[in-house]
Amino acid sequence: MSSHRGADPRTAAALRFARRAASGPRAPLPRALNEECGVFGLIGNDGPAASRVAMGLHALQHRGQEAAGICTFDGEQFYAERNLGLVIPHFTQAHVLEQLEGQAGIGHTRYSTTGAPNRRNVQPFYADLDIGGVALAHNGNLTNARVLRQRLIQQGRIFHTTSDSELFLKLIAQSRAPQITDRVREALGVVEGAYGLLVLSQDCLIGVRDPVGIRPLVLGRLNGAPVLASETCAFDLIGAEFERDIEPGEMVICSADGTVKSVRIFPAPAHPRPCIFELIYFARPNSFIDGQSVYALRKRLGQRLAMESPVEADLVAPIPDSGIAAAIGYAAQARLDYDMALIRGHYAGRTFIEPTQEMRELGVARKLSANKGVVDGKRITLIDDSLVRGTTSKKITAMLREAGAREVHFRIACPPIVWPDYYGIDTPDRDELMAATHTIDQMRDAIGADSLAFLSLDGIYDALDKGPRGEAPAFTDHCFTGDYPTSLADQDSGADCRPSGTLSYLKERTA
Ligand SMILES: O=P(O)(O)OC[C@H]1O[C@H](OP(=O)(O)OP(=O)(O)O)[C@H](O)[C@@H]1O
Ligand SMILES: NC(=O)CC[C@H](N)C(=O)O
Ligand SMILES: [Mg+2]
Repeated sequence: MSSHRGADPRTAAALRFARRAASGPRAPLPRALNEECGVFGLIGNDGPAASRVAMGLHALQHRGQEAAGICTFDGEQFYAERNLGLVIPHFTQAHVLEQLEGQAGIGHTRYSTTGAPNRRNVQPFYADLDIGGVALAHNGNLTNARVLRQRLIQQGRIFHTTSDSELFLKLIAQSRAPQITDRVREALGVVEGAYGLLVLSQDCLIGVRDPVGIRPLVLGRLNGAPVLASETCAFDLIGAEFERDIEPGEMVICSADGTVKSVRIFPAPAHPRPCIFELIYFARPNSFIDGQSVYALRKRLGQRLAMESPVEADLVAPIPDSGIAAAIGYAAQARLDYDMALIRGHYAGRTFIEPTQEMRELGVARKLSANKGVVDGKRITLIDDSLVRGTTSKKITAMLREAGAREVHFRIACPPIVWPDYYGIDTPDRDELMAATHTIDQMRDAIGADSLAFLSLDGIYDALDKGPRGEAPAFTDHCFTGDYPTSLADQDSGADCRPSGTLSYLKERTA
């Protein structure tokens, strides 16, 4: 897999941007900072797997709220249920769980990055192959999906979905290798991009992480049975014990008797590049990544931010939820009171899935309300984990001023996001990223704040104990730097932007 490191990433990204602008509108990517998908699987469970997979998925709900699915295997047959919407209440209904028989199962909770949020794109994907049934669940995004898809369609292959993840299944199906593990290995030799991938066959449960480890995947045990998940928080909910992170480029083959065999699909990378955004925003604060508490790391980002960008204020307040840990760290470091200037409604989702700017703004208002009793007459330092389009920050500044805030200072616990993501985060195109089109002073004015500052790139590496960033950074931080850790074949080729790569495609209802 080639890397964009070395070439001038900014030039490469700017070229892609210009090419896309010239090639006309692409399928709309309506959201702000999207979550990612979550995957969960177990084999050799001491009872029906489905209810535990459902609980694991529920713990991973913050990674994807559009759809969820479970596929199980009872030793003879596979069973599947896929549904648009949240894991609960659908997957806690007795009649749904009862028909998902068997002691092995995988599940997926989706936030779409390639392919619309419709029914046919809901995972796990399943196919009856010559070697038996195969189900798969993918977190991440492939960067050569369009190119590969066009090639396969020209060869006469049929795609049932418009998702990049179906490519795994197609490639596994067309391999002639007798073993599922070799078929997966062959498929992984062809795809490029980011994946935490689960494959359930009649023989085993396979887990694989992409060559540089962009997306996470962890291994645990439940009464001796192997469990795989995107994040450790899923283990906590079902009472499983964390065993270890799957290594970048590693495949684990888990069997019903509890054995876990490790195979290297790609050589151990000299410099793994896990996505820095897992730590900043995606992961649940009670998860551990690479042995480190996400919550503690976020507090450290806040502390460092306070050292870099202090400001006189009466109190420090988070933008809930993902700004909370950084705000606690900031307040402690600045020796200022920490308080809740904003109250979050419990019935609003994590992010803004509405397709228009007007709806997104309504979304912020629905989710967050000013706490007048705390903010009236105060100078407030607001802490958020990230700023993408600026929708949240604009709306909140106005809300707080209306509630009587005397000054509103914004501090963001990561550097400005100036480059799009192609690995499953799905940040918007550059022209929609506020920091890509405004200077910091222009952003401050657009938000209406009294001051605005971001954590520096060196600061984030130092705070995470991985500094200095240098030539071999410990993370992929392409959103800040344009330094993409893989080739971006689809972007570079200008491949057809329509989701199917064909002249027309089936547009399904999304609810
Ligand atoms: O600048 P913007 O375009 O508004 O996007 C940035 C906001 O989006 C995210 O919050 P989100 O609501 O997705 O999740 P959260 O509730 O976990 O903070 C992030 O935490 C920022 O608050
Ligand atoms: N965010 C993700 O991990 C999405 C997985 C896959 N690319 C999809 O769009 O369904
Ligand atoms: Mg937020």
